[in-house]
Amino acid sequence: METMAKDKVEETRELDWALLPPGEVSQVDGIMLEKNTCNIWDKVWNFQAKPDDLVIASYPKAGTTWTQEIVDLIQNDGDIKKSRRAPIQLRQPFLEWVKPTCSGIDQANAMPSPRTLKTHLPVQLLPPSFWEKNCKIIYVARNAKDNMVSYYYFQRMNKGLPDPGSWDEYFETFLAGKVVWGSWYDHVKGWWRKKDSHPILYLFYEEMMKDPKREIRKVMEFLGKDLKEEILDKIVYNTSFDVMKKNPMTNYINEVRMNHNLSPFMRKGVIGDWKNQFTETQNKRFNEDYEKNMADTSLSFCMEL
Ligand SMILES: Nc1ncnc2c1ncn2[C@@H]1O[C@H](COP(=O)(O)O)[C@@H](OP(=O)(O)O)[C@H]1O
Ligand SMILES: CCc1ccc(OS(=O)(=O)O)cc1
Repeated sequence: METMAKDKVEETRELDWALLPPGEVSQVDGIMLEKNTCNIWDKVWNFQAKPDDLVIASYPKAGTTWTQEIVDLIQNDGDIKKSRRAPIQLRQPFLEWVKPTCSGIDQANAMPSPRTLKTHLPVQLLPPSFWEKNCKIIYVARNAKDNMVSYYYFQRMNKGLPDPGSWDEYFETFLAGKVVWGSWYDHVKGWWRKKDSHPILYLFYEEMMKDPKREIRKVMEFLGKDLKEEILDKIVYNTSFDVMKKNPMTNYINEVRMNHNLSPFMRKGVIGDWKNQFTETQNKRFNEDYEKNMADTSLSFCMEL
């Protein structure tokens, strides 16, 4: 009886999701953003940062939630109960995200300091008060191929964003930078340049995969904390893919716009999944485009193990 009721709820959720229109987009200074964000752009741009605000910035699907959970656990000295106090989007407001009932900006304004805020904005669109107040920023980047595949599946399951179309169509859309939050190239390169003149800890998803403890220690030092080895080990364990996948507070489970049956929020969490998605022709085309666009930066990425 209970199972039947559960199935019915699931069926209703699926139907509700199918009836939702895909997300609408517009532009701010040539960058595609959700229309709801563009509608309140003045409010986003004029957001008043405080000196002890911490920003977690990234291109979407680069390992943001992973970094957010690491930061939250470090701030709470590895206390799991404290980190499970609320869904990640309530603990760390998503600055430019607008929902019918609230916005990241309102959430942040109502929050006591010290605040940790998440954003996917490209560096030139970060509200100027963060630079004026010299806020610490953690940026996480992921290799473009895996990032593209992850974003494709996310756009399929998230009706807050435009329908990505077929994989072949999306491949071109992504390379052209015609996705929400703009071109991957401009994003990772822009934030990379900025770290020379501002306190930015620039992390790589692949390095976090290879040696999570080393990268977590970097974050801890950047935040000015000093945690015992055993606490660091506890954080490594609790921010592993398998543990985070089972954590209801890191999976956006109650977001009506997300259909986790189509693709779960924590999907695979590996390096090199692009090999299961790219055709040989696409890989060749990608490599040519990549070489051209990355010629003017010292940034380099690991694309496979
Ligand atoms: N603890 C963890 N370890 C490794 N990958 C993780 C992770 N938590 C999330 N991810 C992966 O990070 C991506 C989501 O990033 P974001 O939080 O920026 O949206 C997803 O990638 P995949 O879609 O390749 O699985 C997700 O599985
Ligand atoms: C539009 C809703 C949305 C977009 C991006 C999100 O973040 S993440 O890339 O998965 O970190 C979350 C929700």
